Amino acid sequence: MAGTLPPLNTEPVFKKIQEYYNAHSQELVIKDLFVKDPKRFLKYSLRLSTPKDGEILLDYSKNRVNEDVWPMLLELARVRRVAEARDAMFCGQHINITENRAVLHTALRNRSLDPVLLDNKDVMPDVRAELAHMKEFTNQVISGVWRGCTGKQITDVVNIGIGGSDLGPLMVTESLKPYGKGLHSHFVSNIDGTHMAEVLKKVCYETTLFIIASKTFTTQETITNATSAKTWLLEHAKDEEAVAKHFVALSTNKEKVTAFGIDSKNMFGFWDWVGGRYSLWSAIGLSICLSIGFENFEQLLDGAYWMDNHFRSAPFEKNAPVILALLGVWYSNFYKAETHALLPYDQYLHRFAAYFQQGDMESNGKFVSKSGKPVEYSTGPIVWGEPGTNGQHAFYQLIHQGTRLIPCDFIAPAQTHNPIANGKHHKILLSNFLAQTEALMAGKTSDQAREELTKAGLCGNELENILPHKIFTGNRPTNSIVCKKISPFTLGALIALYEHKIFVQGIIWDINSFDQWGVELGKQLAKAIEPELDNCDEISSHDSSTNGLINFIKANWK
Ligand SMILES: O=P(O)(O)OC[C@H]1O[C@H](O)[C@@H](O)[C@@H](O)[C@@H]1O
Repeated sequence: MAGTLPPLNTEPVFKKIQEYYNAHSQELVIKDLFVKDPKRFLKYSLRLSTPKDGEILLDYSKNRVNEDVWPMLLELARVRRVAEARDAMFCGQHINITENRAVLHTALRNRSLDPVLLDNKDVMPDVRAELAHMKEFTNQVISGVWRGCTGKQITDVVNIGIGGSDLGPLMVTESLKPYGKGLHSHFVSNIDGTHMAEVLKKVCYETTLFIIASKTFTTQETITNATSAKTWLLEHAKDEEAVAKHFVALSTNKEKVTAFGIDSKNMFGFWDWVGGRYSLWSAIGLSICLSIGFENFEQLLDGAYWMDNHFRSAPFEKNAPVILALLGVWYSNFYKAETHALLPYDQYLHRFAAYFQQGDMESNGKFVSKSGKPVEYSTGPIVWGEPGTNGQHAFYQLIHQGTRLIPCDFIAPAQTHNPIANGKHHKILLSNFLAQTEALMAGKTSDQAREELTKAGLCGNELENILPHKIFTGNRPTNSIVCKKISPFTLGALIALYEHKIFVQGIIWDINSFDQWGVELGKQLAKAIEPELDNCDEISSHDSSTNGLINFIKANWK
């Protein structure tokens, strides 16, 4: 395993980058860099030649980097031993040190015949057996061989899970809707009874399959939702045997699944070396399979596998995950950018940012290094975003003219699945996609704004008063990622691209990207509060705010 790293801010190359930033950051004006170098796009873009569904273009030329700083950032990746860390992950070392676990979601999409050794044992036979089970089940349900308790075909699938057992399947199912095989997919995650109640209004017990997705099978929200779904089914079916026809479980915890009343024959397993937020490639992807069919799920795995190989083999200067990671480090640690926006120009990708909120923020939202010492630099950014063009009419104002620097990734497919109105919609969508990164970079100078206002007939005080409001400072950095169309293969590659970006950043920041202790404290306190909500007694055991809130709720809930 890679040895201990010194604190990032003590690395000589980090200090060199800091010095460069202090002396030259004002000179890094993106539009001027384009004027100076006609080959800039060629130098700072990457065409990924995938074997399926077209190339993927990563254009990172609209960033505040030049030929001085970019080699130093690449050097930073080298001195932080990213390559060694990457190989340690792919080779099954226990890199999740706080849980003493390997991190092998890449084995789930290993499409080669090569073994993947974990503690000297090849995990691939188990991976393939589980995939075969998923395939068999998927085909049975889609073809109608698998039937509900009254003999009717399954028409609706309800995935009950939360966090990593919800966001991935939901995002992929939404992203790949055009590949749907006819079953209706629903997702219940929130403990708020409204989520379950609204889904149950739409489905019929005879034709609904519930998938209980939980790595641990102990998550309070999921077990409570699953229990309510089971009660609902039994109220209608009035037969315990119905559970076997309408409930399957996806988990690493056979004991708890059986205790819940689901036969282990109806369980799809995975392993502790699959992190929740990296689990859509495992049995957790069963709701994806049921939505798009097993062959398309395999294409998703193929796409991710292609990106895994790219990440493992491409030199850093041509390595898409490394490039995205370094740009993120540049803006987080030097420009002190707090957030990063993911802006897909594809309605089907409307949950992409939400998915990577967990992927990134749960992975890299850490304040201590691997050795347990507080870090003296910022780590993972706040990740957010909405699909274009909706975002343009909501929050882009701040990206264009606000006081904060917000690096953005723009993602778009050249082809749409829905070329309605003779392709008019997609042409407008793409025009906006292209215009936004151009506008963010170029901005609008005072002279340009003045000229426009004069042409519009303004002059004197009227013009001078409005002028400052019409100026765009520009120089706002963006990456553009363009693929041919959002297919299962391309989506698999895109997801793996971001997974590995997050990995590289975690290595540079020297944090453990694979635990999530930060979600525990709130759970513990909620468990303590729950019994206090059992009666109407006045509560005084907390701080006065929490007491006040509890007592107000109690006074108002009836
Ligand atoms: O699949 P499970 O075990 O129900 O966990 C669901 C979620 O729980 C917690 O919030 C975290 O541990 C997440 O990483 C996880 O995805």
